[in-house]
Amino acid sequence: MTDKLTPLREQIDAIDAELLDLLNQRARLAQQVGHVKAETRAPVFRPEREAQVLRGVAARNPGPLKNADLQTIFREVMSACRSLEKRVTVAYLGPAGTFSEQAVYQQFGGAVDGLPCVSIDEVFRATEAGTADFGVVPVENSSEGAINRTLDLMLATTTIISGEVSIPVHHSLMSSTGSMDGVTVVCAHSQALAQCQVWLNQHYPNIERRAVASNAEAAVMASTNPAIAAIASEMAGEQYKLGVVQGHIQDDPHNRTRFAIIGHLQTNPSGEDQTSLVLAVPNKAGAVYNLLAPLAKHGVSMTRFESRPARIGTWEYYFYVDIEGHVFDAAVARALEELKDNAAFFKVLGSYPLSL
Ligand SMILES: O=C(O)C(=O)C[C@]1(C(=O)O)C=C[C@@H](O)C=C1
Repeated sequence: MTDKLTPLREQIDAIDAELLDLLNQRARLAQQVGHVKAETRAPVFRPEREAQVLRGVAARNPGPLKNADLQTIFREVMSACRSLEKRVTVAYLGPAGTFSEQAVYQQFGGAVDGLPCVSIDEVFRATEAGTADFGVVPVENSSEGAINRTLDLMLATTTIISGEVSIPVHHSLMSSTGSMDGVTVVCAHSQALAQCQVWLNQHYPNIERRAVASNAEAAVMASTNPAIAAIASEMAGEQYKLGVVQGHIQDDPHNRTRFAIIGHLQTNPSGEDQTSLVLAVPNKAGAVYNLLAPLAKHGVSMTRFESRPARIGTWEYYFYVDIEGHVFDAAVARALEELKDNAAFFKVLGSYPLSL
């Protein structure tokens, strides 16, 4: 046994030594990139470049390592290299243990300073004020739809979208003891309660459900009160030392949430990009049809269309539209130029790489 292992481990040691050397060579190059950027005041975090590196890794991967695992490794390598240039601060909806925090690490890797905020409003404020370099805010959930507060604040603030990240959302029912004995209330964010309602109706139809500010907040409450169970991620459960009553209780097993990376950075084209817009039209017949006609004319695909009341008392709406491509692409630029002429209101929220 030992004799068979020893030569294999010696080879692994030799490769690790090479990897160590290569990683530090890479880090020194990133430091040089950092000096060039400092001279030209160019931004350190470049989402389009990171997306290209990660896509390139998947495209060239001969296996047996899985693409997703290699991308996790390379994301961390870039995160560590980036932090030698400058460590970025990212605001998110806290406390620690929320899916928003998970989204921060999914996008930026571990070498980042997270800034937990008490509300989505606070994430926008910290990012707008420059307290954080970027913010991570939930945009939509695959089962519950748009996060309205985020949409409203994207319209109202000067931040733009620099990137997006989509993460699977798995909810667990947890309590301080890991059982439901003595539990009278289940706490969670209203979205999480909605995402687990069929399961809750089936298994605990008579236990009170209480909406709180975040799932992590619910986990904190459950950790100090045995009458409270929380619905949250297992990561939050570990953080607050909860026992799992039942994992994966979300009604949709493929439940995901899409987060936007907000900031002041206009991201360059990566080759596979998306552009988010907010539009409004006068309230008359055919107006929305006419508004969007330039997209079809220039062959630009629309991937999302969401409406929000304008909240000015009349039946007027803002339309949140995602299209394929980058504002620097010629066809997109031409389509938007024409579309702008038909719109009563027009704002580009940002062009950014499609999430992996
Ligand atoms: O290419 C750059 O601009 C770098 O700063 C290097 C690097 C990397 O490690 O590959 C690091 C940070 C950027 O976000 C993108 C890429």
